[in-house]
Amino acid sequence: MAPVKVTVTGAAGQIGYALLFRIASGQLLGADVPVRLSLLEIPPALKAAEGTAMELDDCAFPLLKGIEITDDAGKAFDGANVALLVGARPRTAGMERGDLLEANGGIFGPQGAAINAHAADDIRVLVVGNPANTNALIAQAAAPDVPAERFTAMTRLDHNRALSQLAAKLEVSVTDISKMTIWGNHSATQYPDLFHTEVGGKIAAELVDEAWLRDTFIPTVAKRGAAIIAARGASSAASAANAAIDHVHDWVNGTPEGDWTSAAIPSDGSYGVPEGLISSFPVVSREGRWEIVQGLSIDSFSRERIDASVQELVEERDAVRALNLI
Ligand SMILES: NC(=O)C1=CN([C@@H]2O[C@H](COP(=O)(O)OP(=O)(O)OC[C@H]3O[C@@H](n4cnc5c(N)ncnc54)[C@H](O)[C@@H]3O)[C@@H](O)[C@H]2O)C=CC1
Ligand SMILES: O=C([O-])CC(=O)C(=O)O
Repeated sequence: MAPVKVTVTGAAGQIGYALLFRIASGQLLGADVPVRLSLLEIPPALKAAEGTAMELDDCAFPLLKGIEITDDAGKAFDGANVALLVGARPRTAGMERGDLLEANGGIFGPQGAAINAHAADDIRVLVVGNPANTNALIAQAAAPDVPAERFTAMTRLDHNRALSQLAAKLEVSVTDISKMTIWGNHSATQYPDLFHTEVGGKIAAELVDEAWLRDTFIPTVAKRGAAIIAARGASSAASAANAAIDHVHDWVNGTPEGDWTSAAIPSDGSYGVPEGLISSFPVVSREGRWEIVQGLSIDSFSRERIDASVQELVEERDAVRALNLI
């Protein structure tokens, strides 16, 4: 079997360090799928990326068939089958939202264009770097020849956080929980929805009191990233890498029967989310494609929260449009 080429941007960063070893060990695509890694970094971080590559060599992973390190996006994405866009411009003190979007446009636009020009026909893109949904939109807009559905953004970490918070509350295992959903943006406006989540055949929202759901569960999940930064002094890295592995693994290999997961994918207009926005939905993966789970009833409590997060995505899209980034 020909190795699958996996390109990781921001490879020398902290998520990269937690991610690359798991890809090389077979956890991204499967224990029988050989991989070639391509590490894209900016020039000051190339040396650190080389150090990580040395450590990857030192693991003697049977599935790892090669590593390339480059600061040239054209080379990095040449023939790529999977692209994990992790490197991004973080928000720094005094930076306005428009500045942040513009700085990231300067990264994700050219990377989208390089994917358009050089990637393999089956390219699948997961954007991790924040603001992930809108960065994915920018990359997608720069890649008109790649089917739009191949551009996705990560809300799987939020999904996993929600599973874990609920399991702790109900004193059950995460494996007892199915049909969790994160809606909207990977930001503090996201909406983790327990109204379709099942625990031992019952609906989770009926197993917890409304005050806990509203005042504890939703804000804890939505603000977990900030809580990790406050505790660790750095943003989530191993858990973010874990979620990236879960997202791509399920995209390629399918989601289990009877369950779904969450991913930010281009909207087809389902659930009133404007077409084209890259928003988180309940999704299944079948034959290598994400599909939005249809037919869920949305009550007014959920509607208000989905709409608020989607509105934020609309504003981000309008801002990058105004900057001519899409
Ligand atoms: N969607 C999600 O759930 C999560 C997203 N994140 C986001 O992931 C991103 C990366 O996080 P960390 O690895 O902790 O950051 P980091 O700062 O440790 O690493 C980022 C790396 O990206 C590189 N980089 C910057 N510009 C680049 C470019 N144009 N091309 C290639 N590489 C470039 C930097 O040199 C650095 O090595 C951040 O934007 C963070 O906010 C983090 C956690 C969860
Ligand atoms: O804000 C950040 O950089 C980290 C993040 O997205 C998260 O942990 O969900």
